[in-house]
Amino acid sequence: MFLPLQRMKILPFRNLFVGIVDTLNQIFFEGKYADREVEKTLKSNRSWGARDRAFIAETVYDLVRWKRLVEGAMSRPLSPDTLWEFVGTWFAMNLAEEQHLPQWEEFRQIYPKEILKRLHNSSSNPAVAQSFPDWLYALGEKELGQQWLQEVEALNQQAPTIIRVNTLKIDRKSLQKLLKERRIKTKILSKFPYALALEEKTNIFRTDEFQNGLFEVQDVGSQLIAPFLRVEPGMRVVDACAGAGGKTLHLAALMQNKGQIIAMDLYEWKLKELKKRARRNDVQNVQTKVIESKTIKRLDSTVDRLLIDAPCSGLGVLKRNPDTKWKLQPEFLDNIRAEQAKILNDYSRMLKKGGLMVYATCSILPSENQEQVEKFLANHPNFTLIQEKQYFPSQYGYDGFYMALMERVE
Ligand SMILES: C[S@@+](CC[C@H](N)C(=O)[O-])C[C@H]1O[C@@H](n2cnc3c(N)ncnc32)[C@H](O)[C@@H]1O
Repeated sequence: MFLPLQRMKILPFRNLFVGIVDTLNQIFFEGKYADREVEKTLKSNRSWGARDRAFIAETVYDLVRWKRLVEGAMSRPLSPDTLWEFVGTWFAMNLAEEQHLPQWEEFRQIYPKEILKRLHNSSSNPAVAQSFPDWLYALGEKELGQQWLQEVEALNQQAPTIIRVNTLKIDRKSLQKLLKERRIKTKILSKFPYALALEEKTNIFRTDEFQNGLFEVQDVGSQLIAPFLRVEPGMRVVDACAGAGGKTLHLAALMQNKGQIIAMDLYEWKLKELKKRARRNDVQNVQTKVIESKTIKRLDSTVDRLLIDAPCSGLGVLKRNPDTKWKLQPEFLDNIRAEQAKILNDYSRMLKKGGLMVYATCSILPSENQEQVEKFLANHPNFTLIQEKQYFPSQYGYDGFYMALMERVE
C-alpha cells in the first residue's frame, strides 16, 4: 500500500509546470535520458532560482520514478495528452494538508478524493505500489526472493550527491573547507576514505573546485571498485570498459600517476570525454584505446591488473537513473548477460600469471554477477576467486554494486 512520500510543498508558478511537463514529454515520448533533459530544462531559463530549480528537478525525477503508481491513481496510462493530468495527480496524492493545486484549466479535472481511492485500490498489486513494470518486478523476485522488496523500496528513494576527492590535487578535509567557504556544506563519510556527501542539492559543476579537478561526482559504491583492484604505483593496468573514465581517474589517483593505465572502450566519444576529464584531474598516466579486432590479443599476458567494469542492466543505480526501469527490455537483459560472459572470457587473457582482475557491475541481479563469475571460473581453472562483494542499496544506503576479485594463477 502506498503511503504519501512526503507532505510536499507546491510552487504555484505556471512556467515551472510547463518546464516539468515538457521535460517529461521528452523523457517518456522522445526516448531522451532523464538526467540530460533535466539539465537542459534548467539551463533554458536563467531566471529560475535555486528553489525553482530544485522543484523542477525533484518533481521530474519523482514522476519518472513513480510513473506506474500515478497511472494507477489516474486509472489510465500516461500519454502525451495526459501529461498535465499526470503531474496534477501526483501533487493531489502528496500535497501537505494546507496546500492546494493551482486553479488552472489543466487541473480542472483533478479530484483528490477519487484519486486517493483509486490509489488505494491499485496499489494492492506490489508492482504498481512500487512502480515497476510487471516483468521486471517478477524477475527481481525470482532472482532475489524476499530481499527484492527491500531493494525496490531503497531504489525508489532519491539519490544523495556524493563526490570523490581527487587526491592527486588535494586532501578531503582541505576540499571540504574550500567548499564551505562557498557555502557548500558537505559531510565526511568516515567509512569511505575519498567521499564527501553534499548536505543540500546544488550545482557544484559550476564551482572553481570542480573546474580545477579537485573532485568528481561519484557514488560511494562506485568509489569502492578501484581500491578493490589493489593497484600500486608503477603497474601496468587495463581498464577494459572505461567509458568516460569515472574509475580510470580513481585508479590513476591510487597509482599516484605512476605506471600505465590503458583505458579502453568500444566508443571513441566516451574516451574523448575521459581525456578531457583526465586533463582537468591532472591525470598523466592514462592512454586511451578504442577496441578493435586485435587490441586484446596484442596485450596477451602482459598486464598486472585488469578492471572489467562491465555493461549491465543498471538496476543497482535506479535511484540515480529511474528512467532505466521503463527503458529496459527482457531481450536487452539476455543480450547483456551474453556480452558480460564474452567480455570476461575474451579479455581475461590480457592478465599476466599472478595478475589480479576485478569484474564489477552496477547491478544487484545474481544472473549478472555471482552466476557470471561462477561460470567463468568453472571454464577457466587457471583463475581463482579471492574475494567477492555485493553492496545492496537497502543495506548500506548507496547505489548497488557487485565486485569480484580474481587471480590468474597459471
Ligand atoms: C558500466 S559502463 C563503464 C563506466 C566507467 N567504467 C566509469 O567508471 O565511468 C560500461 C562500459 O562498457 C562499454 N562496453 C560495452 N561493451 C563493451 C565491450 N564489448 N568491450 C569494451 N567495452 C564495452 C560501454 O560503452 C560502457 O562505456
